[in-house]
Amino acid sequence: MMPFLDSILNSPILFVDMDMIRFVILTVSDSCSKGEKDDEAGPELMSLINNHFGNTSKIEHVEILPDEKSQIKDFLKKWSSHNRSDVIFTVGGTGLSPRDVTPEATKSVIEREVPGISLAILCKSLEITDMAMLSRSVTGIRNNTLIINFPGSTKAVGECFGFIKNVIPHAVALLKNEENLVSDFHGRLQGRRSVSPSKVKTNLVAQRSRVSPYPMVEVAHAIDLILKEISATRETENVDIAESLGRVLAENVYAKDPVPPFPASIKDGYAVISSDKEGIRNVREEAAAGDKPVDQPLQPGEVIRISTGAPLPLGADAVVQVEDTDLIKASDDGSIEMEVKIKVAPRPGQDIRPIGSDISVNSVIIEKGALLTAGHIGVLATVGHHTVAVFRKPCVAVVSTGNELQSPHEKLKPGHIRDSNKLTLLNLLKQYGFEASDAGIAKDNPDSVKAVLTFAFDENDVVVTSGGVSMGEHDLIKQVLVEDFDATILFGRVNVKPGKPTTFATCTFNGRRKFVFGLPGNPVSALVTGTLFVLPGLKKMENYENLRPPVISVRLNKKMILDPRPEYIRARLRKCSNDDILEAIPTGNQISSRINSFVGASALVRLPAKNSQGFGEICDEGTVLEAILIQPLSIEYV
Ligand SMILES: Nc1nc2c(c(=O)[nH]1)N[C@H]1C(S)=C(S)[C@@H](COP(=O)(O)OP(=O)(O)OC[C@H]3O[C@@H](n4cnc5c(N)ncnc54)[C@H](O)[C@@H]3O)O[C@H]1N2
Ligand code: MOO
Ligand SMILES: [Mg+2]
Repeated sequence: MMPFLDSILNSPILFVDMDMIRFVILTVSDSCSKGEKDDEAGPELMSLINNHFGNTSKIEHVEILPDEKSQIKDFLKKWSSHNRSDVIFTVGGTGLSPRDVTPEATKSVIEREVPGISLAILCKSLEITDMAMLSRSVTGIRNNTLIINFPGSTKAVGECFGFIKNVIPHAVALLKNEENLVSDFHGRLQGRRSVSPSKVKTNLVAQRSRVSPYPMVEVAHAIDLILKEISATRETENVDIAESLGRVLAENVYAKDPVPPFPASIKDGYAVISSDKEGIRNVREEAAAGDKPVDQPLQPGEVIRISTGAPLPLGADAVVQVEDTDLIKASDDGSIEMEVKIKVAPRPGQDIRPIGSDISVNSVIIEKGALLTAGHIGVLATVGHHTVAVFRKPCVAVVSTGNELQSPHEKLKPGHIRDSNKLTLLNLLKQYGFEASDAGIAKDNPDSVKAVLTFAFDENDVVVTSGGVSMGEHDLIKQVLVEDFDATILFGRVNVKPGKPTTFATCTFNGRRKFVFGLPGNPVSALVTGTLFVLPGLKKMENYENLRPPVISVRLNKKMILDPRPEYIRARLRKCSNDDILEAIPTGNQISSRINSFVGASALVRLPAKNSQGFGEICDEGTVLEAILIQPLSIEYV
């Protein structure tokens, strides 16, 4: 083995599960997906895998899709996310016909190509047939998954599998390392920096502090510290309006055109001259939406059939809705209106939207700082802005810590648990419009924590960790931040339940300011503190105007025992017809390990601290309290 590979494979942060390779097979074929033809190549590949790898392999999923790029792409993304599989074979769609798009779909999802595998397939196939030149197979990696395109014929699948089967276990072994290590490996491979060992010493447990050195701060003060420390970005970018939902506008937007751009009818009916008043009129022609404005001016005694949204013909100054007319005369075949009676005298301007009546030209239609909603995007589209300047979004990475953690997609080993915090936090951020990247799991040793933080800092402004911030000898986040990154801990304990050891720190890395939210490992604590502290910080960075979560008053429907710390309990919300205030129903046991207390919860209700002003040891049923809305649309009505 090459020395550098040897050193990586023996490094303390390595975590290799060599015992099982998980395969996914995707057959791409229009005719097989419609059931017009049986898929033979996919099942052939399945039996080749089973025969060759036996019980060291598992066929995780098999599917047949048509030659549709978006469907292939979505499939590859799904099965290469969250460690769902190790190898995805696609079969078919690699040729030259216009419908063959598997290589394009693959290229659009992979992060790195592995040209050697495709080249080996090509060279070895050419020894068998010149036709191999016509397969455009691609191989690449997305997350930890190897994606390999095979041609569609059963014979070719057998041959191609034979060419590459021996390198698969090794490729998977490299990819199966946790992401931090994969990055480390590729960093070293590409001659980039490798991470030096941490300065933190862990063999002095007897000398550990028995009292936290970090003062306990109140929640409001902690949020103030975050908002003071994080400055709002000045960096902007232009995005297509179609991609602008949830972005913060970085400039005032002016209307380039008036809306409507022509006087438009509000009703389906007749364009008329209002001074003609009521009476019988000749129906001259039609003006439908999308038609060029009628340029022969309307003459007294004439009307023109008009539809809602159509431009008003020249000479007309009012519209009469069809309900206020009678048909007097039709064409001989009965199909065309010749004469109608206007039954009600129209007012000048009736049922017309004048030019610019909705939006006048050059007016400010959306002000800088607006958080763009569907409505804003409609406005931008209406006035012809294709792109819009928005503030740069913070780049955020989410890291889990703990030797006990495994991906939810792996079989649990003794003493291990599934890493739920990473997905919880990634999706909390996503729910509020912040795309964060998965920066892996750090082991409970300083080198691993340092390596993971280093890679996370490389490409991100903010790193959100969970676990490793309390008093345990394996809780290393604060120490590594201080000793290896010279970080300033702005707070390391908060007077809140759950979430006491929540930590917020800042450091300079490669000349740029970085922020770390060290959230507690308990799953409820991580999600509550992510909501309380991380979201306002990210909003500040992106120039949101409203930084704090929406707070409402609720009535507690059950007596609760108070904790010495103010406590955010999860509750369902119910609107009772005889009460203006929503009722909050706690979702069962509120221990900070019990993430299922979030199931069905729409609010975090703030219970006061025990013996705080006006309270004793108990908060009575019916007490009105503040609550943070976490799922605003989820309220029951009784
Ligand atoms: N001596 C003291 N011990 C503890 C204190 C204290 O003040 N003194 N505080 C307790 C409180 S409160 C909390 S909250 C926790 C926070 O602990 P850490 O942030 O150090 O987290 P860990 O010890 O690493 O893990 C705690 C718990 O959470 C589980 N965990 C961790 N990561 C994940 C994950 N990604 N997915 C699912 N579950 C996770 C982990 O297995 C532990 O069970 O400290 C108390 N201790
Ligand atoms: O602060 Mo901890 O989050 O109570 O379990
Ligand atoms: Mg701990």
